[in-house]
Amino acid sequence: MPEPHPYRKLKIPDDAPIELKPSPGKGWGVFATRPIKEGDLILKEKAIFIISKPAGEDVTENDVGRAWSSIRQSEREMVVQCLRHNGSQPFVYLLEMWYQNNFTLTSQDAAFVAAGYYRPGVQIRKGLFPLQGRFNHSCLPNARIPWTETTEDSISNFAMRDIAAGEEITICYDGHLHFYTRKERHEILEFACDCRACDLSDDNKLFQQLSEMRRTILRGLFNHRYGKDLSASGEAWPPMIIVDPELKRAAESYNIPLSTRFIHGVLFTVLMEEEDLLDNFATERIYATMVFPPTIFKTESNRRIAERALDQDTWLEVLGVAFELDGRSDAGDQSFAEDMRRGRAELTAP
Ligand SMILES: C[S@@+](CC[C@H](N)C(=O)[O-])C[C@H]1O[C@@H](n2cnc3c(N)ncnc32)[C@H](O)[C@@H]1O
Repeated sequence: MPEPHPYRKLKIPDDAPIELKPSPGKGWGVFATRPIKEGDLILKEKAIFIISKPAGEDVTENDVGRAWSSIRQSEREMVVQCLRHNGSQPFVYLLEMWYQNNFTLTSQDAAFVAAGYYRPGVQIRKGLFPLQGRFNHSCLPNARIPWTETTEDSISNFAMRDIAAGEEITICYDGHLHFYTRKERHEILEFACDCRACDLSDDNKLFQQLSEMRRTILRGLFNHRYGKDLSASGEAWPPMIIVDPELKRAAESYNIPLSTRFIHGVLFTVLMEEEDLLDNFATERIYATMVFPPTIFKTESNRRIAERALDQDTWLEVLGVAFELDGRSDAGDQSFAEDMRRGRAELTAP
């Protein structure tokens, strides 16, 4: 009898509605063993070990070697040595094993982390998670990237939508991928995803082309909002999304009027919804960070428009009312920009 696949030794918690099995063309993957409802917990897992490094410093083979020798022999045999390169070969380097199976535990000020800034001296904690590392990627995932909002050593992932029994459960490997086109995403991922946003077949053409447009606009809105273009990070990245030098300067110094910020926040939400990336978690987050300005508007008439907009039933209707703010200045514009600049001055970009 052939030996069972090493992943069979990975212990799945009894209450987790999942199993591991081969996923054609993707190595192994995680599948639902029963229907899962949007918002339900899929898997909570404790890290096998944690590596803390100052923000911006890479984890090295030595760091992983040290952490590896600190765990019990039984854990090494039962867990870490079971891990495989996409379900096939054992890893040659511990660092490769780490890359395929680590997740970040440190939660940071979401807005600035999204733009790549960190508080100076902050330690970023990452952990090795053999089960969370089994989820395959989709640019239109049905589960959220596992995370924690506490200082504990566990991370959890939740369903973004209802998932049927037998369906593969996927996560998006990096939230920034929402803002890239298919070609750019595949270059970053180093494999070709076959989700609906990537599927070039004739009967999916319209969705795919709209997806490319939506994601490009989302990236522009991101740039406009945080004053930072994601393309600044490397050569392989697409050209700057804002080409007008004056607009670029305005975005970088946060001199974007509150009315425009509000309209952009709502447009961002509409595009995320159209792209099928909006679930309750994302809505809450966007609401708190992007559509928050009703309380920041210092001009009463602007605040009233923003509040009336948010009273609408659908995001598209919210957008319709939000456009009434177009071109209006606000008594809070200047102080908002100053606060943002002060906040950023305290941070570093690794
Ligand atoms: C973290 S592992 C995911 C689990 C892995 N399939 C396994 O068998 O252990 C990441 C690797 O899975 C593969 N993978 C993940 N998502 C994929 C996708 N959508 N299409 C093709 N391969 C994928 C890639 O080889 C990637 O490097």
